Amino acid sequence: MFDSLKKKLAGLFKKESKDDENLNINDKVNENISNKSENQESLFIKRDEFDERVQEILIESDVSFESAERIVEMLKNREKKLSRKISYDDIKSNLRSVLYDVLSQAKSDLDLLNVDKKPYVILFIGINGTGKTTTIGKIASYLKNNNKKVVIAAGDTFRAGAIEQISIIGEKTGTEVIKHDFGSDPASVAYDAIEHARARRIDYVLIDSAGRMQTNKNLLSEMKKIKRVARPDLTLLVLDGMIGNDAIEQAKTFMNEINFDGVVLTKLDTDARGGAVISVAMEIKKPIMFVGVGQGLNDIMRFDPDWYLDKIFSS
Ligand SMILES: Nc1nc2c(ncn2[C@@H]2O[C@H](COP(=O)(O)OP(=O)(O)OP(=O)(O)O)[C@@H](O)[C@H]2O)c(=O)[nH]1
Repeated sequence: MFDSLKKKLAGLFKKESKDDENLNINDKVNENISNKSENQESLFIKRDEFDERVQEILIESDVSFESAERIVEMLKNREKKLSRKISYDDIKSNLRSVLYDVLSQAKSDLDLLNVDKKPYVILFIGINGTGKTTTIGKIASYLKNNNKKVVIAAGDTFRAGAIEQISIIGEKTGTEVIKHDFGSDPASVAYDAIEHARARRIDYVLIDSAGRMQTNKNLLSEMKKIKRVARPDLTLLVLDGMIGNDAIEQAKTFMNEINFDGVVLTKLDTDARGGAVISVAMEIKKPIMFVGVGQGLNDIMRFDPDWYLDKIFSS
């Protein structure tokens, strides 16, 4: 997972640490450049090149330009605070700390198993193919494994085959699916599912919705209607972790049009370059509630910054 980012970071630290163990960054700041020894001068150049390379690696790994720039600034600020020679190990641990701070902003405290409302209604939105239906299956399975009662609303009445797909997920997870005919009003499916849950003391309603391009105004207004009618306790935007910076653009448009409470970032098990995790954390300012790490029903995790950092910094 995140192999290319991991390799690039490992290469950066490995190569440099062999070339030179320490960087005297504080001397560098305090001294007049013309008085520097040749050695200090070369360290000075190296230090800047190093920052540039960190920024490049982040951008190549799908971190947006702005976020990569901010991370390097944060890195420099941290280094300025150290009043001793800085080694490449210092830089590595500083980079990890900076990324930890950034990713912690996206950590969610919500414990889905301990919510104080019944039924607790979760609406899943996102464009086609990001993994909404699969994620609903995973969350239904997680809740059911924890002895919760769940019903699914087959709110994608737009795509041929979607009702059947969600019904199969219902069978696999042993979850009841409330469905209407193809082409019917998804808001009314959501409404029926919630009424059904109320009548039977069901704990959770998971509402599927039709994948829609963030630019399709008709489908977006249909989505607003589902939200008005269902009044979800939690709206989750499902984003494909493989699509890099497009995910940010999608999220921004959904935020303006519909708003959502958190993100599910899927497909991180694929050869996703991984930077989308950082960009989403820095730019969307909503928690990453879950990450999808495979196609199976158990392949979902709560987002944990240390899990991500261990993956990209492990050797
Ligand atoms: N590898 C991997 N594949 C995933 C993950 N989540 C979803 N998928 C796959 O992505 C594809 C699309 O997933 P769906 O759940 O059908 O996506 P959707 O958003 O419901 O799509 P629409 O119904 O078209 O709106 C399927 O092949 C899933 O198996 C994940 O975390 N990892």
